Amino acid sequence: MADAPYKLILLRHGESEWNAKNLFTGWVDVDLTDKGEKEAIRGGELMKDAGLLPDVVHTSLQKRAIRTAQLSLTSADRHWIPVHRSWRLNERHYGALQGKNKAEILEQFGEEQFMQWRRSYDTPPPVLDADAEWSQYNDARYATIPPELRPQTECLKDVVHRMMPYWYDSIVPDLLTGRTVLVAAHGNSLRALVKHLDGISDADIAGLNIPTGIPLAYELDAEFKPVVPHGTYLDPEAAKAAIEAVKNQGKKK
Ligand SMILES: O=C(O)[C@@H](CO)OP(=O)(O)O
Repeated sequence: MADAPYKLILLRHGESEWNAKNLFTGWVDVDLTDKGEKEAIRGGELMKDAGLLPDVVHTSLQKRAIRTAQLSLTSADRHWIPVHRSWRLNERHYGALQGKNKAEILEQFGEEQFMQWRRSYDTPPPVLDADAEWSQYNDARYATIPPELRPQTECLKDVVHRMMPYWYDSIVPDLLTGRTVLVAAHGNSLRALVKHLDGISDADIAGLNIPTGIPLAYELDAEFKPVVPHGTYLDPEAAKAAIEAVKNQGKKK
């Protein structure tokens, strides 16, 4: 076992096709835009420049995170490291909001309901039928998830519950061996992880947004608590502007 501090890097995927269109995405498997690919490549350069080179990577089962991991690791010259993937790192399942325009939902349901669905800790959007257009219920990659675990909508609390077993069983063991671990995932699955790491309350997590493509580095002590609370973005200025943009989604069409 290695000694603390353990090194963990969180990376939200680069801009996706549906981020660009301002659509609720969740489990819909959209690709990166050209801008998203560039963000991922830059994310790798930032890791390299900081001397933070991942030894192992964990991703979701979704293309935008998988490709972000590949592009960033290639630009950091770490394309060869072992890869682990799990649905437990997937984006939050957005239920019946998947495929809907954020600005239109805001207009139709009002700010309070919109923010409750989008950022409250424990209010999931309405369920998405298994055979609906934007459903992944019968997607082959999720065939091994038992029906009672396979989501048709999720609030952030649900994401915390399905993500934590993966944290303890797969990511922590890698950290314990002294490896620098990269987790390439999504806005809300990373919010769930940051909530746990930083001990953020159910109320305060509503105000936390994670920008696309900018690595967030954590050093963790022997109890897996952050040495620097909230970690360190490898490009803090860019992160600040991008966090504002995520916060204000819905306000543009
Ligand atoms: O649509 C989504 O899946 C997520 C991330 O893009 O959006 P939000 O930031 O609104 O939770």
